[in-house]
Amino acid sequence: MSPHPALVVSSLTKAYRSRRVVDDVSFSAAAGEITAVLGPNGAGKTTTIECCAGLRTPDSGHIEVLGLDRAARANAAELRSRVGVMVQEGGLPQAPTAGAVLAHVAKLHGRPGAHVALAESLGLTDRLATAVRRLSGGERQRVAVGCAMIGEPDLLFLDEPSSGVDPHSRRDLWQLLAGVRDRGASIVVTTHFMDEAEHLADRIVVIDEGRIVANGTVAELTAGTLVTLDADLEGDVVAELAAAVGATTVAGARPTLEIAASQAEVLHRLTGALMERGFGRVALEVRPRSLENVFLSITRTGAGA
Ligand SMILES: Nc1ncnc2c1ncn2[C@@H]1O[C@H](COP(=O)(O)OP(=O)(O)OP(=O)(O)O)[C@@H](O)[C@H]1O
Repeated sequence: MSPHPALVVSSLTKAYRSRRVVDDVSFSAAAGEITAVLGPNGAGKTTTIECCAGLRTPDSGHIEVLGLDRAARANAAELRSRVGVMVQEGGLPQAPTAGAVLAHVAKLHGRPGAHVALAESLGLTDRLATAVRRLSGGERQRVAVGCAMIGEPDLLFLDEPSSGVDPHSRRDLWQLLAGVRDRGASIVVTTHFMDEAEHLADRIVVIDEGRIVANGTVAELTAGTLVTLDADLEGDVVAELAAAVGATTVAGARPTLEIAASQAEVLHRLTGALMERGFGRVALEVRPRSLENVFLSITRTGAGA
């Protein structure tokens, strides 16, 4: 295993014209791990990933990839051979067949013929003779993932690899990516699927409006409890209750509180507060926070809710 982190991003900034879309972003991705980068549309994920992959030039900041300075020309050739990249929507040529594209990229990496087994694991064997432009959206995505990983890179950047991919193929993709990690490679992947991040990622980085708003393991980020009160309570009563137990309220059909504490601690606090206010008969539904709950509460309009 490499002694270096796969990726270290320090104070990365990038603006388009005068609009700063990546603003002082710092995070790292450990070697041999899958790091998921999450964020709402337009948050700056693609811009960040493309700066790290060498496809865009940052305005300021420092990026180290596999222990090498990304900006140093002397490292460009080594990084090209050791880093695989899938840009958003694949970036594939449209006229050649899927098989020709994969075979070409395999040859470029000195691995002629490697595409046959890879196409099999991507469920593409019977699509190899089809022109890329005639493939379905999900099939094209899988060809693009195949092109990024066929050189057996030490670090793989994947920008929304499962967008448009059906649930069966998505699970096959997860298995494939877990296999890439198991052979010691590192993956930095963006996704809008919270279940994908929960299932795959060792670490999660959340970007919102160009800034990092969360960074941790799934367990760290989802620590906490949601409680739904099965009662028709007035908004100000719920708000007062939330303040009394140190919770925030969550929008929904029924009054729901989010509390950064264990289920036992939450029940202890809440039952006391309910009894004191004469709501001793209210039924409670208690569950752990999901990554989606966390994402919604820390990004955009949810921030600080
Ligand atoms: N080449 C460009 N010129 C001008 N603005 C750009 C350019 N590329 C991206 N942007 C803008 O920068 C912001 C961040 O875009 P980016 O693609 O990095 O976001 P994202 O988090 O990947 O979004 P999505 O989830 O929708 O793919 C967006 O508002 C986008 O419109």
